[in-house]
Amino acid sequence: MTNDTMITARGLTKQFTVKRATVDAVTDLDLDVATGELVAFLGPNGAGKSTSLRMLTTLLPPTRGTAVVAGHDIATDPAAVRRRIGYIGQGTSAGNNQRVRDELLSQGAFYGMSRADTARRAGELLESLDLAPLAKRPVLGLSGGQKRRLDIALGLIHSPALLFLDEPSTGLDPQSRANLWRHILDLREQHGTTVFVTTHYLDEADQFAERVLVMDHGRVIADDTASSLKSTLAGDVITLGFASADDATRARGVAARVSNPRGDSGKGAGGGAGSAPVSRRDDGRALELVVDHGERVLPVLLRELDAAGAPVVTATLRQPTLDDVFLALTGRSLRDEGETTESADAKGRGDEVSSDAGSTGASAAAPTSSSVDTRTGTATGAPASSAPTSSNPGTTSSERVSA
Ligand SMILES: Nc1ncnc2c1ncn2[C@@H]1O[C@H](COP(=O)(O)OP(=O)(O)OP(=O)(O)O)[C@@H](O)[C@H]1O
Repeated sequence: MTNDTMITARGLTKQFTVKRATVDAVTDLDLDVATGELVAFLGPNGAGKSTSLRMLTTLLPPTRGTAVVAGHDIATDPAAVRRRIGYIGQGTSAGNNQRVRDELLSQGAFYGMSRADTARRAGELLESLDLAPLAKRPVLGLSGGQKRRLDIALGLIHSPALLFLDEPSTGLDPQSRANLWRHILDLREQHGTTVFVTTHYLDEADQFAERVLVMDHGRVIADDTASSLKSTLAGDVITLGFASADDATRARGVAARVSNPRGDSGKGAGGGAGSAPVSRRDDGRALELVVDHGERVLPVLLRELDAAGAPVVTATLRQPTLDDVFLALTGRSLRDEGETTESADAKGRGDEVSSDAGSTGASAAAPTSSSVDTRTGTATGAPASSAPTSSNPGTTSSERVSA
């Protein structure tokens, strides 16, 4: 690991044992995150995002594998890792009756900071996170968005080089989400903090992250910039509407020939660039195609379909979304993924879990849920049921054109 590398993980794996059955939460995670990068970890419920974060933040010992985080080995020097990182887990850490500023001062004291340093830093963070007017308000009275901003301030009080955020905007309305992200980006700009964030929100990963890791079933299945992922995997999406199902049927052959002159086979359900058209409308009067250079293909399609007696009634061309990427990779839409029974089940039974197979002993306080005491950076093992479930509300990126 060089000075330019903030996280290196090799073969990081976590298995849980639930009622004698093995749950492969994370399998062979290899990761290199450069200093200053903003990386988004994207995936459906139960993909293994939080477990990965909890291993990297020393809250959960891996079953096997190694990681060096902020210059220190998670297994042999977890305390040093914790000193250098901030971790903001799911659910709010700020839930007591202390005033906002006092909460920050206590947090600084827990990190062993001097009073003067803590006061200075608290003042800076209150300003930069727009919390100054709320400094004397009890934490309990804050709104969800204000609490999340306070969480971030608490995670940053000791000026960590690396900030882990586990679904920071889940449950916030779109305006609060946008506001929160503005703060995260500002802080990063000002302090060069490396940010590693998990999210369900495709639009967030798309807009804000320099790099997107897509995780599914405990494995990283893609790792690139959002735009590269979209251009290499998804192409452009064209949706054509027809007056009748007969027209749509006639159009399929023409569309396949025009959009896929090479005759490539499709890649997965979403189709890669050059895939055969896929009808996604129940009434059969629409075709959705994923093609290279949609802006060039669309006019040709319109002409050819007209000539073939299958005139197009409506046409849309859109850039692919990360959901198209996920669909192409897995055959499933990330949007459609709800809280899986398995995921909800296992989390709800955290107390029945025999923790981990083959623990490295890195953390004596390995939690059975995602709850963390941010004051000490150690796990508290609060009931998992108190963690909010993510139902992906308010996702705003363009919708799939399918019914
Ligand atoms: N303490 C635990 N005991 C047993 N299984 C667990 C435990 N924590 C997580 N799991 C299981 O490990 C898998 C990965 O869970 P994890 O929470 O890491 O996923 P996630 O991608 O963060 O999901 P979410 O987006 O819902 O937070 C899931 O199958 C989950 O049920």
